Amino acid sequence: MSMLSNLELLRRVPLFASLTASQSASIADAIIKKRFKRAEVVVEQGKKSDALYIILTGRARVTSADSRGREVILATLHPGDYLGEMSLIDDEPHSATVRTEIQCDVLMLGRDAFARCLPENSSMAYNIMRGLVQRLRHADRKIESLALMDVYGRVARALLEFASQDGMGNLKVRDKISRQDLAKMVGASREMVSRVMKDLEERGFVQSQEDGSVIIKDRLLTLT
Ligand SMILES: Nc1ncnc2c1ncn2[C@@H]1O[C@@H]2COP(=O)(O)O[C@H]2[C@H]1O
Repeated sequence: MSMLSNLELLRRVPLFASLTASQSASIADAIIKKRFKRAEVVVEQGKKSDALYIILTGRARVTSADSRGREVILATLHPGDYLGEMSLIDDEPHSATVRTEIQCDVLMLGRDAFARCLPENSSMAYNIMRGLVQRLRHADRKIESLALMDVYGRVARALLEFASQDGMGNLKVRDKISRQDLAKMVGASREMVSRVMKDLEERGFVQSQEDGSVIIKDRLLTLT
């Protein structure tokens, strides 16, 4: 990754896919590459940082906390995802904290360069709009589940969000998600989530594997 020029790196980022050669060249001059260690804060809720950050490698977590330090996990970001755009667009402090889960290589584009390339490139602006709309859809579903669902339904939805088909045709959550993280995703206590998971297991809605993955049974859908 470190051998690639800024221009080559830009070509790998979907957000910049529609830039013309001259726009790419001017942005390539403005971007800075930065490596974040594991568990480092990229942007902090309530603070300003004046840049757009694009994740090239690694994984980061978006969280929001209240004044008592209670935290909710809003999303996990992967390569190609970007962050910090909200603060650049409305000029307010960051809406959430983004912290790396593992080492991340990140591209940083400063406020001025961001402001320069947006009006010149409507498809990039459209990409950002689409990303914000998708996030609003997701947030609407989350509000709905918080208001209308019990913890069973919320845990079921969270598990389904992380699930994918394995080679055997099973729907499976491969990465081990701690009860604590699951609790922070669904807005419930760790104890409550542990109880719900145990019950779901006993009643055959899910099946934990020895490697930490969880097989999802079709009937889990009935809870969502
Ligand atoms: N619900 C969410 N899903 C994904 N990313 C988010 C979410 N909320 C905030 N972010 C990102 O986290 C960033 C925090 O700083 P900003 O508010 O500048 O921009 C925010 C977005 O890029």
